[in-house]
Formats: sequence, structure tokens, C-alpha cells
Amino acid sequence: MLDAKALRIELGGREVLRGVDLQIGPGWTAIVGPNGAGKSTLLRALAGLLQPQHGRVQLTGQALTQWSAPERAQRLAWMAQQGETSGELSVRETVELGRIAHLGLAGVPGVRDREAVERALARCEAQAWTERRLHELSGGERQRVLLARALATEAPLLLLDEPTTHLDAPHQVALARLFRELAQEGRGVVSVLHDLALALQADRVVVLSAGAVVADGGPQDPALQRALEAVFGHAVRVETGGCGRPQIHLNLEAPPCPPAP
Ligand SMILES: Nc1ncnc2c1ncn2[C@@H]1O[C@H](COP(=O)(O)OP(=O)(O)OP(=O)(O)O)[C@@H](O)[C@H]1O
Repeated sequence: MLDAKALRIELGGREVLRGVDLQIGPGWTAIVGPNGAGKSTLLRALAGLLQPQHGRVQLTGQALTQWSAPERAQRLAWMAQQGETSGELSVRETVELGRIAHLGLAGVPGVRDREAVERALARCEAQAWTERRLHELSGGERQRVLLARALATEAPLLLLDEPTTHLDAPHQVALARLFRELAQEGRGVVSVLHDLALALQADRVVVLSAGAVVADGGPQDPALQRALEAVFGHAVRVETGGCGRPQIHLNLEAPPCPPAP
């Protein structure tokens, strides 16, 4: 779906992305890395919101810039870190914004649009507040509404910047389940995550450090464990948990293990 090649981005005179290559297909991809590693910058570049000084991003074989804004929005949904949405809109109005890519600004929603909005609200467990204003919601509730707006686009690819911010533990688990469901439906989900335990539930984990991809593989990949130790500077142990899914243990007291001989 998305193919980024040799992406280099400079912000404020500093090189923030240093030649990133990344192909994104169906499945759930988690992007992790320390603060300032360039995760949000990478996601914004993949969404076409930031122009790289060098390199390019293609969406299904065509440069991102060659798609019109509505065409692009039908194929690629973007969820920023919180803050960009008007708190005066109701929850339903906010989620309906996800249909603008299909309807245009003056379009009248049809049955399909209303169904997409209801399905998105249900998947994010946000149906109970549809008439409330966004500013009346808690941080976690608002986060689920913004995710519902992205889902309402029905785009095959979702780019989500820290979607678990403000979510309590059960809703974080529910979100991981939702991402796996979306992946099984053949959609691509790319999420920037700080919670490594959650990130290891993804099909693929990309580790970014100082603007470069330093590991890219499945959650059980030994190279991933080594990269996480190197990047975060603490011992990391990944083992198989009760449901056959990887579990991570990050030992903040212990330094990384010495490299294998
Ligand atoms: N508009 C800007 N002008 C100058 N530098 C910027 C700008 N936006 C981001 N940066 C810098 O680029 C680097 C990468 O920022 P980015 O937000 O992509 O990091 P991140 O990995 O998402 O971090 P975090 O985990 O803290 O959200 C940081 O060092 C940041 O200070």
C-alpha cells in the first residue's frame, strides 16, 4: 500500500529523518523508539503532511502528491495526537467528518455513510455519547472518538499517532484486539506506541532511533530484542505469554546484556 524510499527530513535545520525506507502493507505495524526519535515525523511524512527534502512516498504505486486530497483521504486515514479537533462539535458530528473524503463538504450522507459512522462508533465503544460535545469528554473518551472518526473513513490504511494516549488498561487491550481484527480484514494499521508490551502484540515492530530504522521485524525476532536494549539502554526479555503472544519484560534496574560473542 505505502512505499517510502530514502526519506530524509530536516526540521529547524536539524536532520530528523535520515534515509528511511519502509514498506507498509496489510497487517498491524507498531512504530516504537525513544522520545524525539522521529516517529511522529515519519508518520506525518507517510500521511503526506510533511514533504521530505529527499526521497519519496508512494501510495499504491503513485506518488502521494499525485493523489487529490479526497482520493488520498479515502485510502489513508490519519489520526494525530490529540488537540486538532474542535471541542464544540458533537461526538456524532466529529465521527461524521470521517465521511467528508467520500461526500465532499456539501454532500448529504446516505445509508452507507450512516452505517459507516455507526459501525465506527460501536467499534470504539463510543455510541453512548453521540450527542455530547467533544470538550465534555475525558481524554480517553475523546481519544476513542477520534479513532472512530478515522475508522469511519473506511480507508484501507490507518496511520495512528499514539492512539493509546489516555486509554485505561482494558481499553488498551480492546484497541489491540481491534487492530488485530482490522489486520484480519486486510487493512493496514500503523501505530506509534510508547507501550512496548502493547507494541509487541503487533504483527511487525519497527524501531526508530535518531531518525533511522534500527530494527524491523516480528515481535519474536531476536534482533528486535537487541535493538530495543540498545535504544532504551535497559535489559529487555521477550518471552511467550499465556495465549502464545509475546510478553516483554523491561528491567529498568539492569543494563543491557553484553552482545553475544
Ligand atoms: N517543527 C519542528 N521544528 C524543529 N524541530 C522539530 C519540529 N518538530 C519536531 N522537531 C524535532 O524533531 C525530532 C523528532 O520529533 P518527533 O515528534 O518526530 O519525535 P517522536 O519520536 O515522535 O517523539 P515523542 O516520542 O516524544 O513523541 C525531535 O528532536 C523534535 O524536537
